[in-house]
Amino acid sequence: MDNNKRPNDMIRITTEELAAAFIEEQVQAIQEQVGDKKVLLALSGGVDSSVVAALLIKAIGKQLVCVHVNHGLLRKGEPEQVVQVFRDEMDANLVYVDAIDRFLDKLEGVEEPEQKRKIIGAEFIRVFEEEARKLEGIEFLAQGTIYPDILESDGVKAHHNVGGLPEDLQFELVEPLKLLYKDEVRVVGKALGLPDGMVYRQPFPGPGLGVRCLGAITRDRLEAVRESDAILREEFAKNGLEGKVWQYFTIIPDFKSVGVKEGKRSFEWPVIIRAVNTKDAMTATVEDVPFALLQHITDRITHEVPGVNRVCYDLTPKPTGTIEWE
Ligand SMILES: Nc1ncnc2c1ncn2[C@@H]1O[C@H](COP(=O)(O)OP(=O)(O)OP(=O)(O)O)[C@@H](O)[C@H]1O
Repeated sequence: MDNNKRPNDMIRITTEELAAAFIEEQVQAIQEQVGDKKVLLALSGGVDSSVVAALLIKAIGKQLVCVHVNHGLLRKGEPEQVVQVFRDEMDANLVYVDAIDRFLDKLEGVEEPEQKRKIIGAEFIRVFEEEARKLEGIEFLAQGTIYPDILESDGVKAHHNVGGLPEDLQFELVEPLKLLYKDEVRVVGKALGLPDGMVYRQPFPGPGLGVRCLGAITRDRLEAVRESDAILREEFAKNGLEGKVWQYFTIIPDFKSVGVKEGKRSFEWPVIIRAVNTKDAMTATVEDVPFALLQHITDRITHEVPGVNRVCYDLTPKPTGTIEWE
């Protein structure tokens, strides 16, 4: 049997009971596969790797080693949440790597988006590899591969891999979610006790805020992206748009404009707000955010985020614009 193919009679996991049954079955399968060996997992704090982590913690406890890389491009509060949920609450074996300077130094002066993505991906592999080499006796690598990843890669190879690890660091894979769709992963995550903020998290690009700080990333502009994004998320949550709008975030371009602040001329960055809805990410429509809310968010961002004097709303559907700017 092709174990990368979802059986036709597999019931869609939509309830707590179905999730509980799946968890029980997977805990057993993981224990059988792994025995008393150690498993390594790159834990981003995103839905997929978090659910894999919670499942493995339930199955094998401290035989799982999670590595969370803070590359400085995560959203406000995310690295802290990973530490709180997994180390403090679930008592997991968590290695937290502060790699902020490494990533930002490598990215300094790099303007071209594809180049930025490549640097972030390659540096991630390097950091992960270094951590893997420090650990003894690891035989398995857990991954948050889900069924759409398998379908996209035509069943040949899950594209979700921490691909690019050197030959001598090839581990046997543990992929407990590989036959599940995203909505099922969320139901399982909830049943495993993960917080809603993690389970219902909106999609976030691999290179993180790095592709929302347009052009060459600078630390001050990156901080402004992070702060403005946090304000946008807070206001959307308060006003019932969280969970309703598919994806929303802020972008800061690499140019400034003239403004007035406290009676004086200012020369600062604009923040661009993007809020879109889509079914399959191939096309997207712009959310009709109430004007008064946009004005309130503008007021907060221009007053609370240092270095920003202007806010714009991106009215472009996909096509012609893509969802992200880089
Ligand atoms: N900052 C990070 N620290 C540790 N692992 C990471 C980090 N970023 C990405 N990864 C690993 O790379 C995988 C793929 O990352 P990608 O950003 O494409 O995530 P994804 O498909 O949305 O999955 P997830 O929901 O787990 O983030 C993640 O599942 C995780 O294993």
